[in-house]
Amino acid sequence: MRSPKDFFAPLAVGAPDPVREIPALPSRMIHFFDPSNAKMAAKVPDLAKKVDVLLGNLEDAVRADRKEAARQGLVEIAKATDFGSTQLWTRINSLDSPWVLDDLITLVTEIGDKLDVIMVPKVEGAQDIHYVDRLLAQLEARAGLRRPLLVHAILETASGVANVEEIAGASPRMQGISLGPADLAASRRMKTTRVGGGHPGYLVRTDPVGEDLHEGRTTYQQDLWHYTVARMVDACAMHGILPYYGPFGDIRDVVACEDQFRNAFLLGCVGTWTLHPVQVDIAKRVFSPEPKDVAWARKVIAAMGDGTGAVMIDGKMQDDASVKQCRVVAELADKLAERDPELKQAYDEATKEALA
Ligand SMILES: CC(=O)SCCNC(=O)CCNC(=O)[C@H](O)C(C)(C)COP(=O)(O)OP(=O)(O)OC[C@H]1O[C@@H](n2cnc3c(N)ncnc32)[C@H](O)[C@@H]1OP(=O)(O)O
Ligand SMILES: O=CC(=O)O
Ligand SMILES: [Mg+2]
Repeated sequence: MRSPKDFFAPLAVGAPDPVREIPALPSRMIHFFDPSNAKMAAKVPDLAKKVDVLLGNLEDAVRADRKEAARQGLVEIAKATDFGSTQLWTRINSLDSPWVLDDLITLVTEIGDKLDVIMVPKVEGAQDIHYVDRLLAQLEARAGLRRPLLVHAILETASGVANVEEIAGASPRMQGISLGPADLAASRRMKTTRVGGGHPGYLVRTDPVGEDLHEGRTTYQQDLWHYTVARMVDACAMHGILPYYGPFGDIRDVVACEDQFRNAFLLGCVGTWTLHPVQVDIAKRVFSPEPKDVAWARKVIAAMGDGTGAVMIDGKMQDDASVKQCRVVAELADKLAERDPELKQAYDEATKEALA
């Protein structure tokens, strides 16, 4: 264990200084593509204009015999594409795989200046982040990079969940954590074969009304992922990093996808993965606060002056705590408005109306 005083010291001679604060850049959707898939790769320049984050996936969903093509494809795409202010991330292969060492060596050396974040799958504990942290520092020093790469962990093993707080705080490189419901379900031996989302069998039922145990009893489906997402959000907030929902595998069911994304948004997640172009607009809609909520937040902030005391607005009590809630929404809206002129206009128009 390093001394707390050394937490922000570079882990290799010549490596860039670690960042002291994780930038809260818009990342409503982390859009996955397989860089070895020519059809998907052809869509990258257009997608770069629509999404907040593009992620070249090298791990699961890329066939074993396409791993090297995917790695090389990502290098070529990164060199050839102007991403503008859209972030470029990658998901490397797992730390016990035969590909990960070459993934890291090749990507940091060839396109380390273009990559923002490296997503690490199947993280079990802080030791996995420490391994990647030191290796990245060595590779950054050798490549002469001036900006440190950030690290994102997928929460998708039972021991990862048990250790989520130490993972979140393992390195100043830690940018965020995503829920990985598919691998996590397998690791926990949950009996669902779905990739994220709910399950109709996971429910609670109202009491019996008479002798017949079946008659008149309403059931309510529960969220299989509530506990894990809530725990992940707390761990991330505690360490100043960003939490994300992960994959929603039923591409056709855009309605349930929106529900799952919205649950995550309301619980504190800043974004989600999108696996198919059809999920991009859903993520954008859900992870951008609604204009009426932004207008309300701005109205409360304006009415609360220095942020202390209590006032009544439209029949609702506001005080020091609720103004902080409003600031969360208003600050997110300001960040998104900088990136999205249409959203800015919608937020400003709704605010004008609310303050009139
Ligand atoms: C549990 C986990 O690890 S989740 C993370 C790993 N999984 C992934 O990354 C999956 C990524 N997504 C995909 O592989 C695909 O979207 C699939 C396999 C789910 C569906 O692919 P398809 O059957 O081709 O879907 P569909 O026919 O609807 O695609 C329509 C078009 O969108 C393209 N497309 C599909 N997904 C993507 C994507 N993620 N990015 C860019 N383009 C895409 C297709 O190539 C196709 O292009 P075309 O019109 O030129 O033919
Ligand atoms: O990698 C994601 C998952 O759900 O597993
Ligand atoms: Mg996984």
